[in-house]
Amino acid sequence: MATPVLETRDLTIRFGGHVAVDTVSCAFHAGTLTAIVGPNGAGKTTYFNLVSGQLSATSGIVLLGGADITGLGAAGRTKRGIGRAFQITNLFPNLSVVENVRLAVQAKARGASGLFSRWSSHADWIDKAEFYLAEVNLGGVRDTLAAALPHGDKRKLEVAIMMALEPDVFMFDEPTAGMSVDEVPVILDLIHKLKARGDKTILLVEHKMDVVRSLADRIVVLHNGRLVADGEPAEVIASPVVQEAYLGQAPKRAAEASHG
Ligand SMILES: Nc1ncnc2c1ncn2[C@@H]1O[C@H](COP(=O)(O)OP(=O)(O)OP(=O)(O)O)[C@@H](O)[C@H]1O
Repeated sequence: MATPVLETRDLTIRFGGHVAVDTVSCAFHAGTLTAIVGPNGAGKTTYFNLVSGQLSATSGIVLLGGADITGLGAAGRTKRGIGRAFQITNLFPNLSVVENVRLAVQAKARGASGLFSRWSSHADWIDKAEFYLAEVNLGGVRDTLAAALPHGDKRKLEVAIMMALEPDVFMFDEPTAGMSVDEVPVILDLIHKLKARGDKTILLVEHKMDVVRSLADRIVVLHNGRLVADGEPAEVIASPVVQEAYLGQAPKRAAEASHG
């Protein structure tokens, strides 16, 4: 089988006596969308932080394209192709929406070959930025200051910035949380489109099981920091370990939760 785009081996982090992510070994391949699910406090966001470099592992390794990137920080991992939509924290609030994306386009161009940088101009960067804004349906607010956007639009802007960096790995942490009902389809369509390209590796932390069902090729379940199930969505959702460990409730209530 081809080398996984991303892999963690025995990835572990302790906070004092608490093991938040516990020897998680998992491989992710191009063209797949893996949903990472589990109850509150299961370790999903901490696992994301370990993969994207926001946190350093206590033990275990992270491999990108077979290369050990465990020693790299978040910026180094971004440069290597791990993209993560942060919850608003990395927007420049006093720059316009289009300028926020333009900076990401430019950063990507600078990281590319010298030849590409030489031929790129401010106008090219703006054109590209506008393309990504259109993808998330924010073209109409291109000149608005990022700080003035409503919450849902800020989250869409984060996604446009991530796309402008053209990563190989896209990490979405509850991408539709806090969005209004009419905004949700824009993000879900976009994730569908990314997936349909077939060359990206997508990781999604998501509580809404209808979203998971509609997008995921595979579900990984974390519980108390450990990987307790991994497989095809229908199989994983139906498995007793998930009904009990993940949903932590009787099967009838579990079925109800899976619709919410
Ligand atoms: N910086 C930290 N210091 C101490 N404990 C932490 C820290 N970060 C996370 N934890 C603990 O690690 C565990 C896993 O937290 P994490 O946020 O990863 O869970 P989660 O599965 O993402 O939950 P949720 O679905 O509620 O977002 C929790 O018990 C949490 O309190």
